[in-house]
Parts: sequence; structure tokens; C-alpha cells
Amino acid sequence: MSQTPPRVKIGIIGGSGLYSPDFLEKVQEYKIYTPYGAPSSDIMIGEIKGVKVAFLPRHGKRHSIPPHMINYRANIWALKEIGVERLISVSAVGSLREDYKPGDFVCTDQFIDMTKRRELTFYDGPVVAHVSMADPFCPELRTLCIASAKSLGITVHEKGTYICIEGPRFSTRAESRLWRSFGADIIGMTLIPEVNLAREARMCFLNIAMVTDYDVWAEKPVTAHEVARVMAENTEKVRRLLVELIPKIPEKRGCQCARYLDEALL
Ligand SMILES: CSC[C@H]1O[C@H](OP(=O)(O)O)[C@H](O)[C@@H]1O
Ligand SMILES: Nc1ncnc2[nH]cnc12
Repeated sequence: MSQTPPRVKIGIIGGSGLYSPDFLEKVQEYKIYTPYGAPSSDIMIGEIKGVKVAFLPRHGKRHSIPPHMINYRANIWALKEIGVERLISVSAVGSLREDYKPGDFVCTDQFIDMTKRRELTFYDGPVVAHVSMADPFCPELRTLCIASAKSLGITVHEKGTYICIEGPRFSTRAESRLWRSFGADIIGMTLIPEVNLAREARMCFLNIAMVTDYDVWAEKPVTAHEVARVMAENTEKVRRLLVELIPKIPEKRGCQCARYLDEALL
């Protein structure tokens, strides 16, 4: 393991089924210390077509960390520490509507937070921050992601509201019907507080959601094994999308993601 990590502007947080950066070249691992403790694993840094990329599996390399126990603050802090400005999070999600089918991708554009007991901010006082979350995802990265998916022939839904539940259990049928009535399109357990913390860290944030199941509003209840199986069948598409997308990301940011914090601090 190397000691001092290089500066890296693009980061990926892998979710269920995406535990290794085997789509990167020249990968090296770095241990990063944070004031919040250890991130989910060592940070792996490699390259795609000459572009440096950091990779971190949020559930750990062997999926040993459940969604409610992930140290989200340590993960975002560690990525910020090595220079990450643009963060791509990959998630397995259930579908809450018929036309978002298992195997489809969703470029998430909104979220609803139903989590209950997570550390939601880097600003616990005395410095107080209320960041705007009206538009939580980077418009530049979303446009590039949608274009890249289309160019590869991957079915991508250009919008989707992700409802984040506390987990680790799946929803009841009544809850699943309720989430649908809220207007949510997809469901998962990990977007919150990753996306909030990334904004507080002045990062651009993109969520690539891969539909693995129809949750439980449809007839058959979802199981963790089903999610893992569908994700395993589709991770190759995720890898191809990342390899297509990342070299297209411009060096300079043209969005306002880095500036939201300026208007948030009291
Ligand atoms: C393995 S089933 C539920 C699990 O899968 C999703 O993980 P991720 O968002 O990291 O891809 C979901 O949020 C749950 O954590
Ligand atoms: N149906 C579902 N509910 C919550 N998280 C999920 N991750 C994948 N499928 C899910």
C-alpha cells in the first residue's frame, strides 16, 4: 500500500454489487484518516484513459457494512481530502413504477428523505449551515451521464425521485404504496446523507441508479438475493457507462455545485 495519495478530482462510490474498481487501470490503495473515523475501506485510485479516479465501496469490499451503519461522513471527508470535486454514486434501487424495469438505469434528479437516525451534516455547531437542496444533483454530470448511456444503447430514465428509507429491512406493502403516493419513482437505503454531505463538501454529485426489482407494491416481495443477482447480471453495463462517461467530464466545472455552501453558512 502506498503512503501519500495523489490529488484526484473524480470519485466513485460503489454500491451493492460494485465493490472493486476492476474497470480502472494502475490501481493503488491508500489509507485515509478522517476526524470521523475510518471510511468504508481504503481508497482505491486508478485511471480511465489517463484520467485519475478514486473508488470507494460504501458497504466495504465484502459488503460487511449495512446502510444504516455506513460512516457517510468519513467517506465524503476522505474523498474530499484527496481532492475529489465530482462524485459519482452508484446505487441498486427498487422500482415504484411499472415502466422503470429491472436492468434499467435512472439518472436520479430528486430525492425524498425518510431516514431516521443518520449523521446528516458536517455542521453540528457552533458553525451552522443550511444548504439548498432544491436541485440536489449536478446538471452537468446528469447531462453527460444521460448522453453516455444513450450512446451505449443502455436504457436510461432521465428523471427519477429516489426515496431513501432507513433500512436495513425492506418496506411493508403499505409503506411501498405510501411511497408511490408520495410521487417517488425508485427506492433505496443509501443516498442520504451521501448527497447532502457532498454538497456541504462543495462537490458535484451524480447518482446512477440501477433498477434491480419492483419493491413490494407489485405482487412478489423483493429479497436481498434478488437484488444481488440482478445487480451481478448488470454490473458490466455500469462499468461500461463509467468508462464512457468519465473521460468526457471537463476539467473545469461550469455548474454552481461548489458555491451552494457560500449561501448556507450563518
Ligand atoms: C442488497 S439489497 C439492499 C441494499 O442495496 C442497495 O444498496 P446500494 O444503494 O449501496 O446499492 C440499498 O440501498 C440497500 O443498501
Ligand atoms: N426494493 C428496495 N428497497 C430498498 N432498497 C433497495 N435496494 C434495491 N432494491 C431495494
